[in-house]
Amino acid sequence: MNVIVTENLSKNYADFTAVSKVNIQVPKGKVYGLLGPNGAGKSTLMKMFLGLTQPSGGAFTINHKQYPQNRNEILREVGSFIEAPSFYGNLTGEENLDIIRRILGLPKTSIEEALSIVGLVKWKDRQAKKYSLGMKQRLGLAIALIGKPAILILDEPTNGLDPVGVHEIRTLIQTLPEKLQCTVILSSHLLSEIERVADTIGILNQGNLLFEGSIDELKTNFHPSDRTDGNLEDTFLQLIQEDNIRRGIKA
Ligand SMILES: Nc1ncnc2c1ncn2[C@@H]1O[C@H](COP(=O)(O)OP(=O)(O)OP(=O)(O)O)[C@@H](O)[C@H]1O
Repeated sequence: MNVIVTENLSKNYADFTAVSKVNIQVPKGKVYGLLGPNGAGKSTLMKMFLGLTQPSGGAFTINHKQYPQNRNEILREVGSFIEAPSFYGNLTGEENLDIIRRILGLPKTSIEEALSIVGLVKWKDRQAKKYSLGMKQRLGLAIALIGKPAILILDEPTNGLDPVGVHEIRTLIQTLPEKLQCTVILSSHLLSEIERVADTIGILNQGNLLFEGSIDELKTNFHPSDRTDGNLEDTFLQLIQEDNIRRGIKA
């Protein structure tokens, strides 16, 4: 079963097409990695799922609910982390989560649960402005998942982290479908960041979906050994470069 299905979903800004007739299918209970270089349209696609920007064309459903007719029902099922996580720096991690808990009408126990899932229990009494970047990302994730949403949308959750931080967040994300019985969709511009965490990947370039499938399918379909000595990151870059050439855009 798929929890997100798009049909020719498009977004234009004036005469510029940021997302062009994209058809993706996100399977339930898995991690879906949305991969693409800067400006590929990843954030725009995610923002459409969250009702933060209106589609210019096409349609999508989330948990079989049609957007925009069922916008409010959709938003109740989705937790998100888009761009830099926002919170009150003068409040502690726990106090920040308490604000979200009250808005969502959740029991007090949900704070400790969220802190525990993201590994912040030890740091819950520290002011958020004194958190390291990795802790801030964890707090952002805690805010996104405190309501135990069916779907978690995470835009570049490892952005700006060092390799250790990237590994920690990646390992954490991998556990979320089982811990929360949810589906995760996350974006990145680096294949290496999501190849170990995502069950399915969708590759976007210049608003177009170039590939959707498993890492194994990517390897099989694009014969990396013939083209790039088996390096998957190179295969991805080559796919993008070839698409740019086809569209007459200099890489
Ligand atoms: N509000 C806007 N008005 C005009 N153009 C926009 C707007 N938002 C995004 N764009 C353009 O749409 C394209 C896709 O942007 P988007 O942020 O979705 O890409 P992305 O894949 O998330 O890239 P990044 O990894 O850099 O965040 C870019 O060329 C961007 O400049």
